[in-house]
Amino acid sequence: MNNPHWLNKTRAIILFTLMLLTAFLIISWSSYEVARQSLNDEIEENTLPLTSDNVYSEIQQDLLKPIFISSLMAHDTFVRDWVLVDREEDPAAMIRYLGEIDRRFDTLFSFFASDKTRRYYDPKRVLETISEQADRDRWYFQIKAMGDDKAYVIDARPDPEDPSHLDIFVNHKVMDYQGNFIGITGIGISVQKVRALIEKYERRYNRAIYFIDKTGAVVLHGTTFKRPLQIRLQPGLSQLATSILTVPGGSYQYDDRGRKVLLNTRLIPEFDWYLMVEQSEHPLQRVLFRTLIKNLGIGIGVSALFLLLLWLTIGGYQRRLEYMATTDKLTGIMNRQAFEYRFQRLRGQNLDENGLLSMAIIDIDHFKHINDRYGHGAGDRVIQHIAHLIQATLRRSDSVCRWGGDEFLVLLKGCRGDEALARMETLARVIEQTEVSTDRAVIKVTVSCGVAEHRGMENLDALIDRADIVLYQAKQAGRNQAKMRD
Ligand SMILES: Nc1nc2c(ncn2[C@@H]2O[C@H](COP(=O)(O)OP(=O)(O)OP(=O)(O)O)[C@@H](O)[C@H]2O)c(=O)[nH]1
Repeated sequence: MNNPHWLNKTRAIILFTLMLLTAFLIISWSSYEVARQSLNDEIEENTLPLTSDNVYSEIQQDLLKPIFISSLMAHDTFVRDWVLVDREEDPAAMIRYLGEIDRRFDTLFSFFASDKTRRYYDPKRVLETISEQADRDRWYFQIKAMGDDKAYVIDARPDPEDPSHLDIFVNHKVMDYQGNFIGITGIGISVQKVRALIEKYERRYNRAIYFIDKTGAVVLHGTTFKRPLQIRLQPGLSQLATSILTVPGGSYQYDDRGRKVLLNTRLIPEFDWYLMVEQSEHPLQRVLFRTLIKNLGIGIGVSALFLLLLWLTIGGYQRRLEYMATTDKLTGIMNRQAFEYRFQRLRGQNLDENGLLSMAIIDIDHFKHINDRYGHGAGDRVIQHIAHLIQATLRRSDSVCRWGGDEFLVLLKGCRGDEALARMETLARVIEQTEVSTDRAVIKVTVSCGVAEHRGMENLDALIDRADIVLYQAKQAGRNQAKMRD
C-alpha cells in the first residue's frame, strides 16, 4: 500500500527538481549572457576604440616626431644652401649638422643623400656613394621618382652597419627653392624602441597591439606576438583582411580557434599603417563566469534545501492523509475502506496458500439504550473502550475494523471457524467483565458476535451476510454470546 504513494512522491520531487533546476539554469544563463553581451558591446564600442585613440595619440608623439624632424631638415635653408652653393667639397659642415640633429632630438641616426654627388652623409662621415646599380640603394631612386604630392616615405630597412638590425627610416625629399629635387634627408629610429613602446601600451591597457601595412603584413609588434606576420595567414582574421584593409578603421570580431577576439583598427595615414588593438578576454568576463558558477551553486543549494523541506512536508501530509483515509476517527482503528482493502489482500494470500480465514461481526448489545441513558458522549466512550478491548484481546495478526455505528468486523487469519468462535467467546467474556467509566456513570457492556469461515472465492459482502445472520441469531438467543454459521 505504501509503495505507489512513495513512488508518486518521488516522481513529484523529481519533477520539482527538474523544474527548479531548469528555472535556475535558464535565469542564471540568460543573465550571464546578457551581462556578457553588454560587456562585449562595451569593449567593442567603447573600451577598445578608446584604447585605440589613446595609443594613437601617444604614438603620434613618439612616431610622428621623426616625420616632423625630417620635414624640418628637408626645409632647413642650411641643407639646401649647402647643396646649392656647392659646399659639398666641405662635408664636415653637413656631418656636424647631422650630428647636431641627433644630439638635439635624440634620434638614432640622421642622414642626407645628395642628388648632385650621390654621396650619403651620416653624422660621422660620408658613408657611401649611392649607385643606381646597387640593390640596397633602390629606395633612393624610388623616392626620387615619387610624385610631388608625396614628400616623405617611411621605410623599414636594415641598418647599413648591422644588416640583422632593422630600423625605421623617415625619408624626406629635399627640394630647392624652385622645387627641383636635390636630395633626400631623414632620420632613423630603432625598431627596438618602438617595440618597447608597444609593450608599454600592451601592459598598460592589457590588450594586444601591433601594426600592419596596407598589404596586411605585420610591421611592428611586441615580443609576445607569436602569430604569422601576415594577417591573411592568421586563423579567423584572414577572412576579415580585405575589409580591414579597404577602410580607414573599424571594429571587428573573429574567432581564433574557439577564442573570441575583439579587434579595433585605425589607419595612421602618415605611415600608411594600421594600428591593430585586440582583446581576447576581458578580466571581467572571468568574473562574470565565476558569478554564473556561484549562482548555479546557490541555485542548486537552495533547490536541494527546498526539495528536502518539500519531501518532508509532502511525507507528513501524505502520512496524515493516509491515516485519515484509512482510520476510524473515533477509535483509531481501521475504517471500512482500509478493511475492504485488507480483506482483498488476505483473500488473495489465502487463495495462494490454501490457508484459513474467518470473520467475526461484533455488535454492542443495546447500544441505543446506552446512548439514550448516558448520552452520546458516553456512547462514544463505550465504542472506544470496546475497540480497545477487541485489539487487546485478539492476536496482532487479526485485523479489526469499525464497520459503522456500534459494529466491528474482525478478520482472523489462519483460523478455522470454530477457533474464531472460541476467540470471540473469550472476547465476549472479557468485555462482560469490564466496566466503562464515564463522567456520569460506570457502564457495564456486553457484545454479541457472529462468526463465519471464509469459503473459496467468496467476496466480502457474502461473508458479512453469513456472519450477520448468526449475529442475529446470537442476539435472538439472549445476546452476550458468539455464534457460528454452520
Ligand atoms: N454514541 C454514538 N452512537 C452511535 C454512533 N453511531 C451509531 N450510533 C447509535 O448506535 C445505535 C445503534 O443501535 P442498534 O445497533 O440499531 O441497536 P442496539 O440498541 O445496539 O440494539 P441491538 O443491536 O439489537 O442490541 C443507534 O442509536 C445509533 O444512533 C456513534 O458513533 N456514537
